[in-house]
Amino acid sequence: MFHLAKGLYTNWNRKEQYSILILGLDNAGKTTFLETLKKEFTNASKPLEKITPTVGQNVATIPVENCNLKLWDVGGQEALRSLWAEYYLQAHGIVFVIDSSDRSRLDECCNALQNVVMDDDVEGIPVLMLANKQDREDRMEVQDIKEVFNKIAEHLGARDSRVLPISALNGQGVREAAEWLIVRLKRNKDNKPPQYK
Ligand SMILES: Nc1nc2c(ncn2[C@@H]2O[C@H](COP(=O)(O)OP(=O)(O)OP(=O)(O)O)[C@@H](O)[C@H]2O)c(=O)[nH]1
Ligand SMILES: [Mg+2]
Repeated sequence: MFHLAKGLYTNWNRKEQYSILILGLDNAGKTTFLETLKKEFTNASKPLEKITPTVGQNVATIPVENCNLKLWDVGGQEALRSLWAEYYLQAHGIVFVIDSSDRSRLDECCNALQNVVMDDDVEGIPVLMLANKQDREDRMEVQDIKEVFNKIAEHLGARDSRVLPISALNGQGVREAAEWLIVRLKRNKDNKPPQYK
């Protein structure tokens, strides 16, 4: 009884922490999204013009509402994609970033997402697809992107998924993306419990 009460007290005093894996092709804007999210919720972030292609990983823990999101941003270059699977089991949610201006790599992008969502290790966790670079004039229409990516999402079965338009560069839609995630992570809490930190 004492241990139960102590456990409840300890958890009550700690914040729920969810791990989020940020995936997508190289140049999609994953690291820019991470830095903009940091700026939105903590005011501490790296200047966006200093971001270079990610070879290892970037990790940040950000307070959002009454939780912490621990975000893992990994490199999207083809040679690095085989490393993504090593993060799947610990992830409570996936953010998949799409470059809305890159028509020539749309198929490659779909294949990469398909490989992720078909993996048993990510079964049941929410997937948020971000149609990034909405500030660019040469962007594809959000509706067209939704049609393509929702087709893949149809295979996700009972899990939550959504395509949201954002600009990681100017911050448009970034807060809404984090808020969408928090709701779904909490909804999936029984299936994938958070850590308490
Ligand atoms: N116009 C515009 N450019 C963006 C946006 N987001 C990212 N970029 C640019 O896209 C390029 C790649 O951004 P990164 O954040 O490094 O992309 P990444 O997905 O982390 O790439 P890897 O680390 O190689 O996997 C940079 O020149 C960014 O400034 C956006 O919303 N709008
Ligand atoms: Mg990067």
